[in-house]
Amino acid sequence: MAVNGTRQFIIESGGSLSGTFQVPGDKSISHRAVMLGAIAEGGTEVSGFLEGDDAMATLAAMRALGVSIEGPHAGRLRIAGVGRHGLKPAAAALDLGNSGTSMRLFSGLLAGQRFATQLVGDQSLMRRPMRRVTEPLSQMGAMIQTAAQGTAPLSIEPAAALRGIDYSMPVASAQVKSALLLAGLYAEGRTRVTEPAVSRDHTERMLQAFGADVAVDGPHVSVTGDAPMEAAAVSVPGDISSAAFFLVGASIAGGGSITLTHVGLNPTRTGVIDILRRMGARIHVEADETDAGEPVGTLTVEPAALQGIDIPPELVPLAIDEFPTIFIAAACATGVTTLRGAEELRVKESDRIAVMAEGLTALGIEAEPLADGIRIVGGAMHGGAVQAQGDHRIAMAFAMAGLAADGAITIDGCAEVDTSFPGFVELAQGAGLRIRSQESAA
Ligand SMILES: O=C(O)C1=C[C@@H](OP(=O)(O)O)[C@@H](O)[C@H](O)C1
Ligand SMILES: C=C(OP(=O)(O)O)C(=O)O
Repeated sequence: MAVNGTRQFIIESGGSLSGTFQVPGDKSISHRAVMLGAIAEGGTEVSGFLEGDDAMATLAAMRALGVSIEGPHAGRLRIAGVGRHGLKPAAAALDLGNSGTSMRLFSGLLAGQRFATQLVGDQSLMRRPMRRVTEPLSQMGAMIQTAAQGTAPLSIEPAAALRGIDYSMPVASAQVKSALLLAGLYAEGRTRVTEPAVSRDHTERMLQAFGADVAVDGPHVSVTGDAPMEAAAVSVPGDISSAAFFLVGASIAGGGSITLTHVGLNPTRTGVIDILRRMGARIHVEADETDAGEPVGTLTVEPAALQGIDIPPELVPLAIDEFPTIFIAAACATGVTTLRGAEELRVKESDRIAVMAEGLTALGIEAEPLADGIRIVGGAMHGGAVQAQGDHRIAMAFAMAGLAADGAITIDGCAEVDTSFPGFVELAQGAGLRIRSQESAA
């Protein structure tokens, strides 16, 4: 768990959200744009890039691997692609900060290089499980080692040759799938990955846009390194995971209505809309044109009387990062909400089940952590002090709870909000949330 943040949010109770806004660029797509742009042939132009710490860690790592990247300037990047075999050894270990996506995707991309690399991160990232990528990569012939507990630092040594494998993933993880597909670009033969449930498909879509030899057939995705990868323009839509805080905030507020434009609406990411609608949320979706292979649209939300539900397990991977904020909706709903089949939440930036249950309890809500989920009884939310434990999504989820609480909420450990949502406080203030941010005594 990251506890290096000393930033504190204070949210006065009440208020409402209104206005029209655009949230920053999608984090998952931003990582992939830098990685694929770097190993393509030619110059890749990216717009809408997320200038948050996680995507910036990927960008800095690519620069350390010898790739020239101009920007970001107002979300624009120009990447001078070096081709699949053009990366150079980094002078030092690559520090990927708080970003699980960077570490897992780089482990696949770097496993097939002719040089060694070390991958490290912050306190939180150094505790997250990495065998889920290193084991299948080793089956492909990669020379990759974790620390004894299966965590980073990861040491990647040059492998004689990678070979394609046929791998059934035990968990529905887009990070594992993407790591293997990226390694597959360097392997002999075809690399085929089978998912137990649908997870986000940005890697497949972007590989297609860059001309790679990728095939999707139901739960199977496969790739070879045979086709040349050509530079492509990438337009990054707004991050639905960032929009989610406002979907919940506007639903639980006492009035107002909010419109979010140019949000990514890839169907492998919209589980949060389905779950909130099942709870009674009033979310209007207007689809726009697909932009550079990713569906986008406008979302309008107004307050609604929410009801507790049993969250369908098949929606879990489609809303995996949105559960902290969905739990706030559940706390404000009438009745009981139960989530099962979501043990993955225990190995994110924090143990999101334990940390959310503690915070909800501190605000007077009955929240029972389960091994693979949580049971939340909706009720009156009070003011109080909660700990975000350095987890960006937990900090922003509890910030929105201020709209429904009957007293002020103080949240400690909020510094990591910049990993996914730079400008969150300013955007939320502009929409009407009575939030302020200050440095707290460590
Ligand atoms: O591939 C990605 O960009 C991501 C995949 C998800 O992780 P898992 O693949 O581990 O579920 C998600 O939680 C993370 O924020 C981003
Ligand atoms: C889990 C997350 O990201 P990552 O795995 O990239 O750290 C997240 O952003 O909620």
